[in-house]
Amino acid sequence: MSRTVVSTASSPGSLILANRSGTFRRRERLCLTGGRALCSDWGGRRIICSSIAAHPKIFSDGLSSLDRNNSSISENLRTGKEIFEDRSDVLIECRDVHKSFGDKKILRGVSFKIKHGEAVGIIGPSGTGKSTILKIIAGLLAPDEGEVFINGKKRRGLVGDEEISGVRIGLVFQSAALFDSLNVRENVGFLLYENSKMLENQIEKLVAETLAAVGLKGVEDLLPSELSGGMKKRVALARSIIYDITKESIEPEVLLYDEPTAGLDPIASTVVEDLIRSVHFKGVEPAGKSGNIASYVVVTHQHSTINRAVDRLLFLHQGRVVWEGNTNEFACSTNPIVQQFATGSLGGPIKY
Ligand SMILES: Nc1ncnc2c1ncn2[C@@H]1O[C@H](COP(=O)(O)OP(=O)(O)OP(=O)(O)O)[C@@H](O)[C@H]1O
Repeated sequence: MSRTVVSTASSPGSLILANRSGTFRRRERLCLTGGRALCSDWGGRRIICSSIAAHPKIFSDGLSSLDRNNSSISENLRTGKEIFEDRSDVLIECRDVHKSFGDKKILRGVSFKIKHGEAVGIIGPSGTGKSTILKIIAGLLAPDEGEVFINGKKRRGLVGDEEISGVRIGLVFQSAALFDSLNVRENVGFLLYENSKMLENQIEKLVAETLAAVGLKGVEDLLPSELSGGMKKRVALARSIIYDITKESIEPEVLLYDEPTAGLDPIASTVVEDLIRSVHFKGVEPAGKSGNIASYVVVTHQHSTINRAVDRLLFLHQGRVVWEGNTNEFACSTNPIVQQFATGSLGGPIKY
């Protein structure tokens, strides 16, 4: 089964849980208990969401040729086309993706590839389309032009796309939009209660272990309103990494994090960054099994997250990838866009 799990949401927030069959046993309860969840039908498949809303920002048109011409030889503008010869290695590919909202052109031909096992960061100025590209990969938005391939299969629809079955994609948005009326245990174990054959006590144990892995113990009975912002983020993270341990084979999972450390204090950021790393490389292992995060993508503005949580960076500016490189190349890049961004300078090709 393929499914997309939108675990937490950016302000004003969204939470979507979808599966291929479109059946949710708790749907009625969610509506009745007054949570923010709504039921709707999207692309022929039923989803549950709390709210999805746009927050308009100014976007300036046109990519300066300077942006593209000043890359050094070592970390020049490398598109996905040039980097990976072996296509079997590619888990996610965006090919010339375009997206507009009304007359605002946001993505103007985004192309990149992410290999199995990669930890990739997407950085770039505000409003340049970073969250938009995550939503397109996750199947929450359809591109106007261009193609998205997951594990070599073209995405033809939105969430629950059967064409890309075999890979689970989780999206963790920047601030929590947990179901207000469900406690932490129910929020974290939501998909297991809905979709797995696990027994209640098994789920409870797994939820407790997964919460402990994100540094939260004894909070299972609390409601989201009783948590701090950082705790909500970690609950959302726990929800994105929990999985059905009784299944024989576990589908590889891709996690997409939208600013997972925004608004966290430096130590809480380190906890989250290390957790993102740990579920990727060795797994949270709540039940003695290794994790199943095949690859992950992090949208971030935080230097600590760039340095700690990812290996390779894609720099998005004015709707295109204008620079790619390894994290250690970022700080010493001679690309003026990257230099300006890295130093936070007001002078340079990025105009506000
Ligand atoms: N559903 C939508 N409807 C209309 N405009 C939208 C929608 N989603 C995003 N936008 C606009 O698209 C642009 C890019 O938004 P996006 O959130 O992808 O940027 P971002 O690079 O992630 O920004 P930030 O770093 O500030 O989070 C913004 O101008 C935003 O207002």
